[in-house]
Amino acid sequence: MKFRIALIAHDKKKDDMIALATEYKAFLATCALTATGTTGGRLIAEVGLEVDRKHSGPFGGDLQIGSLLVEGMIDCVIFLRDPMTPQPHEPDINALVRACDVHNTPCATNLASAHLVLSLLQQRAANKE
Ligand SMILES: O=C(CO)COP(=O)(O)O
Repeated sequence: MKFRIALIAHDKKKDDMIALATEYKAFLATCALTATGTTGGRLIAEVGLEVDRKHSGPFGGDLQIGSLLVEGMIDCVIFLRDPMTPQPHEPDINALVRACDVHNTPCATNLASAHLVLSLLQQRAANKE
């Protein structure tokens, strides 16, 4: 089974997301990836991953990913949030994180938890090979 992973990063966390995706590139390349617009654009251009890009976060991208998740199409969310910068679409961000909690979907909102989640999924994928 291909893991279906959503990747999202706020602007000040995008460099962290690129470094994370580069580190896990071999594994992520085996997954079905979805991302918000700008994050997805950078993952494609700078890491070389295949990504289904949704709208940018402030234009509804978090909501699009939340909708997929509610429909059972997302197994895990890596959402590198910036807790220091107010976001115009804060309600959308909260809606996505809430949907993860409602549907018991893993949601890593910082780098440390993202590493834990990705290394575990990577290990599971390797064990199934
Ligand atoms: O704002 C975001 C998540 O809330 C991310 O959107 P972008 O990837 O388009 O910057």
